[in-house]
Amino acid sequence: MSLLRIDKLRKAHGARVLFDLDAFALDAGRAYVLTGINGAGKSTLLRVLAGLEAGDASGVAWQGQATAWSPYPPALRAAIVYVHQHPVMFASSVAANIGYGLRARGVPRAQAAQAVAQAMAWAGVEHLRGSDPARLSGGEVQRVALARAWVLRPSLLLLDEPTANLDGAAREQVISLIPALTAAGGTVVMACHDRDLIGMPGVQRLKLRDGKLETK
Ligand SMILES: Nc1ncnc2c1ncn2[C@@H]1O[C@H](COP(=O)(O)OP(=O)(O)OP(=O)(O)O)[C@@H](O)[C@H]1O
Repeated sequence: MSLLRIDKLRKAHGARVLFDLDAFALDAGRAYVLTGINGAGKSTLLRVLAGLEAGDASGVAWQGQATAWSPYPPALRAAIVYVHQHPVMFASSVAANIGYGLRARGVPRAQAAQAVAQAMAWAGVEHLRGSDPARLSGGEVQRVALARAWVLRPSLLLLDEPTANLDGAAREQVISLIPALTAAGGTVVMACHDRDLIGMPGVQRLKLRDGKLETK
């Protein structure tokens, strides 16, 4: 089933065209890796999809229904979550970080607490419940950020270099969370250079090169 289709998706910085895609399409419940050399525009593409940066489009369909694109539709903002390469942690607590989006959406406190506990178990960060968010390691930050995104049950999760700067067990732990993201029917797009993520079974590969998208 089609999740998102964007015709003539284009982004330019002044005279420099970063990408100009005839059609950009994602299916529901699939994992994609987005590759390309440094500066190819991977992060920008994810940010445009998430409505964090403007981009031009001639026609957009979300779950098969035509939708506006500019201003960025609230339905897409609620369903699409972008996770930054270096996620910012609020100085409160790990649990409060994970529950932040739920509270912003007005989810009742008890229900949110239950969802946060579930997300902490899913991401394997229960032992960090009492930790100072400012003192988490890179791998811990990534897992808390994934839990913070997963708890919102996004239809489309955009991960910007989720394993960059991680190695050893931290990297493996983050990689092991990815298949579980699509198992529940969500779509994931990961911008990355990580060969293990790129080679993961069942993952559709997209390569941004010279402003065009190549599929493999
Ligand atoms: N506001 C801006 N004005 C002009 N150029 C910009 C702006 N923002 C980003 N760029 C340029 O757009 C290009 C694409 O950047 P982007 O971060 O999307 O690339 P990337 O493929 O994610 O790279 P990397 O793999 O290094 O993270 C870069 O050359 C960057 O310098």
